[in-house]
Amino acid sequence: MSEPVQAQEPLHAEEATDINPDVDIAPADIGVPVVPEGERLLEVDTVTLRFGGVVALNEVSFHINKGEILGLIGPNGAGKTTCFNVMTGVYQPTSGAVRYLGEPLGKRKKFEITKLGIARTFQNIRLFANMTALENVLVGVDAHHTTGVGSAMFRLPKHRREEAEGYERAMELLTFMGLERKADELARNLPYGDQRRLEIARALATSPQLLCLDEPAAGFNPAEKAKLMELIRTIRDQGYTVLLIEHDMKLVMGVTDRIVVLEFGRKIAEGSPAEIRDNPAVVAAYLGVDEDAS
Ligand SMILES: Nc1ncnc2c1ncn2[C@@H]1O[C@H](COP(=O)(O)OP(=O)(O)OP(=O)(O)O)[C@@H](O)[C@H]1O
Repeated sequence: MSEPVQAQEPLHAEEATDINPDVDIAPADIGVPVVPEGERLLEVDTVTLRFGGVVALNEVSFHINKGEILGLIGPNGAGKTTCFNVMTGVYQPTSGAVRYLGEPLGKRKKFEITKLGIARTFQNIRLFANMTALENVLVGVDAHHTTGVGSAMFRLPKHRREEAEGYERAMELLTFMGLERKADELARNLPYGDQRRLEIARALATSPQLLCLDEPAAGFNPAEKAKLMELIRTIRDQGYTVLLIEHDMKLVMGVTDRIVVLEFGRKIAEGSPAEIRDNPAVVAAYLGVDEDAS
């Protein structure tokens, strides 16, 4: 397997590919309880995380309801990515807890959290550059395969069935993203915007209940940002819950149901996009600084 390679942002972003929103990409049953719409899916409870003298997260609490699009915003260094990292098992909180499906994540490893249904993309794209688009998505599908090396070696029926279903789901995801004709292209040869969509497809392939997107619009032009908003809404409508870190205020305000604002590791506000827009602490900390920052 090739090593993940970080893609460079383009100097001139290309026009966005059209998605096929009617392709059914609803999450498959991965054997974890499905939270009813509107109920609490994940809770960050008084989480503090210190890196030596740096308090990256300082008693941060918020929750995510099933079926919503929650924005996590704040100036550079506010603690947004660290928050993602705590929720996906990269770091353990110094104190406090993250509860998912009512249970603390505890010391679970990244792959265990993926199996529970939390998936993420990265600020800098991390695809397997020397694998095809299809193979990249199949890596996500494989996260839930139950058959082992033995049944793969002997090509037992259950393994062949899992393989066929995995291929079908991967192709559906590529078609949904408008990438079906690029299935056999190496990830590194895809245009930047396609790589970003491919990374989301790979995350969706794990059938997450919670999809965490870390600055998915980085390097996008306005047309691509508009299409990304449509994509995020469609993903939610297909049965996913979305947590979005994004610097582009127009995108965040236009696509989220609720927003949590961090500054210097603390939560300074939480509310609807309209409430956040008018919150003086937020305006002072973030919006007032550079509303067009992206
Ligand atoms: N592994 C680490 N070791 C030490 N300090 C870290 C580490 N990761 C993050 N930090 C520090 O924690 C704080 C929060 O960083 P984080 O990357 O979470 O912020 P952010 O809101 O995601 O910023 P940006 O918008 O620039 O991505 C910063 O002061 C950062 O320097």
